[in-house]
Amino acid sequence: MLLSTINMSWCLAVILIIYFMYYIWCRFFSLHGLPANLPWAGAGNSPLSRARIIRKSLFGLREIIQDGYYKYSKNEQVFVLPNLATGPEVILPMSQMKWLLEQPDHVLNQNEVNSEFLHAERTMLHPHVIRDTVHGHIIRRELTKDLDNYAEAAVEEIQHALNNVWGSNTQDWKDVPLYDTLLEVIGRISNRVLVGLPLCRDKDYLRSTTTFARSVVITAGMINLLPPMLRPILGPLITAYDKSHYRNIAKHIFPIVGERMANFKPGLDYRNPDYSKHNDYIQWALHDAFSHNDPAERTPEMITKRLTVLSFAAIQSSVITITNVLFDIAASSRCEQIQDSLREEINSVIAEKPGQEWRRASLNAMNRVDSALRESMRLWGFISRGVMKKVVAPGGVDIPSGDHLPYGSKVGVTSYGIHHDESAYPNALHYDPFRFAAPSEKRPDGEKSANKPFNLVTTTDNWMAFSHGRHACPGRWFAANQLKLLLSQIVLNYDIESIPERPQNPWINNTVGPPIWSTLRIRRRPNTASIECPEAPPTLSPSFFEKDPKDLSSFPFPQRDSRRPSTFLDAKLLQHLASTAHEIASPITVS
Ligand code: HEM
Repeated sequence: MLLSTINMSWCLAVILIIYFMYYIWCRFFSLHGLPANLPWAGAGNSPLSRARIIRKSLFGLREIIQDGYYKYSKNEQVFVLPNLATGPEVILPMSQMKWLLEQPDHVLNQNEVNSEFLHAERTMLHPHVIRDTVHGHIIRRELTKDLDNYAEAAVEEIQHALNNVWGSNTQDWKDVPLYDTLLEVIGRISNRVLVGLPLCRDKDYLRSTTTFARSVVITAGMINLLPPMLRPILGPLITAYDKSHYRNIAKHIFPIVGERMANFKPGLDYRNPDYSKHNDYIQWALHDAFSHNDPAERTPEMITKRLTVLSFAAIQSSVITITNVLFDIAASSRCEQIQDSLREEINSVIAEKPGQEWRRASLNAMNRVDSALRESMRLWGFISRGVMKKVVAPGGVDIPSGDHLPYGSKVGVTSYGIHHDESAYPNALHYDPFRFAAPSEKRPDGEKSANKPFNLVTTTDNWMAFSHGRHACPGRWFAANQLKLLLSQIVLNYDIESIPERPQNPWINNTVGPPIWSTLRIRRRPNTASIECPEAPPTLSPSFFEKDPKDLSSFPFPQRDSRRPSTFLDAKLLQHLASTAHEIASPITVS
């Protein structure tokens, strides 16, 4: 008996060692079926040199991209970009963008790359959420079409939120943790549109929705690094924190969906005031769910899961962007002039459109505001890949160079190289806020679409912060609107103090985070209206509580996990990321 137990232990140990060696081989030495003739950026020909560069890709991908871009892309050659977390990517020269964008989704699929990067089947709460396009419909239809309908509400929410987090003291400068405070502001604006008042100001709901938005990418990164065999075992532990926040979100959303469902009449327009006074994501999602014959979509659970993931897409990317732009302005040698120039433009546009100050037409006329955002996104786009697709054709695909890529490999272009290329953007490493505000004939990148400055939502071969082609970000109209409103309100109501040096953005694999621990000093401008900010009102409408509690008994509220959410894990991880921020090789400067 003892002998057989020892034998079993030995067998298990041997299996584990073999598996571990296989894992190391896959991560560091395998070519993943890619043609052996393709050069790897930053590496020599030997497997050891390749393994070294793969290790470096975890925190030093920026240098590797630059190496590949100048050595190969600029010479019309294909190269392989290492990626320790999600595997190598084949990078095409920019001249092959047309071919890349033309490939149908059943040959090259962009969505698959996102799902893999986010480990969607484990982190995105439900397989439907990432696989189908309900979000796409809703974002393109309601969220984009109705931008003007909620412009005033968004401005009101911004003013309330800024008052809350930055205060109204016009005498003294205040040191604010930029990322954290803007996370709350963006969380509130997004939720004002997605779920409306009063929930968008509910602290408990906001904490969960913004925490989920912030941590889900970190969670996905950790799962990506695990050996596949351990993912089913450790995956649930790693995602437990995010799921605890989903359950807390559900606690707020389920009853609202219940209340709305009880009054729901399929076919009726939610904008008809006789039927519904709600015009928010929950109502749009209900209509969408009833418009196709899938009962699984009509549950509070599904609607809440979709809302949670949509909030992640909407909140995290926008907060990163506005944090970056404010640091860029603050670190510019022309910090005060930039703010004055933005104010001058905003004031002159809004003076011309009384009653419609914050509508889409007014925002479109604010070229400097638009450009200040676009330029910051060029410098600090938060994912270094511009367009990246997975080969899903079972037989693989031949790329224009004639090389054959097998099923499952990834091919695309990286935006970082072109965004920082002097020949596309003179003085490319400097923040030039009004670079894009010039009319098209003066534009540095030669695009000739119209004799007008670019608009923030326009993607090009040279500007891919929202990606490019038919899978470019569908939320970009909403994001652009939200960011322009927020930047305008910030500069109109606050002064930003100049800083001597811009804090650097940490790279983690191909993701470029904002400087989340850095602070800025701000001061309320004199003679700006201070808005009273009452405590958050109750989450549900009073009428809801007048209902018979039995009406809710059929609701499948998700059960709270008995484990406490792992805030420890989050704090530890963030500390680790902070300690690796210094690994950035040559910092970008801001003029
Ligand atoms: C400044 C803010 C934003 C930036 C920079 C941004 C950027 C991006 C990028 C680069 C992608 C493509 C990822 C890839 O395929 O590699 C993307 C996809 C996506 N974004 Fe955004 N985004 C922003 C705001 C938003 C907002 C506000 C929403 C929703 C309201 C949103 C919803 C989505 C969705 C659903 C996708 C996936 C599209 C698909 O797979 O076809 N984004 N975004």
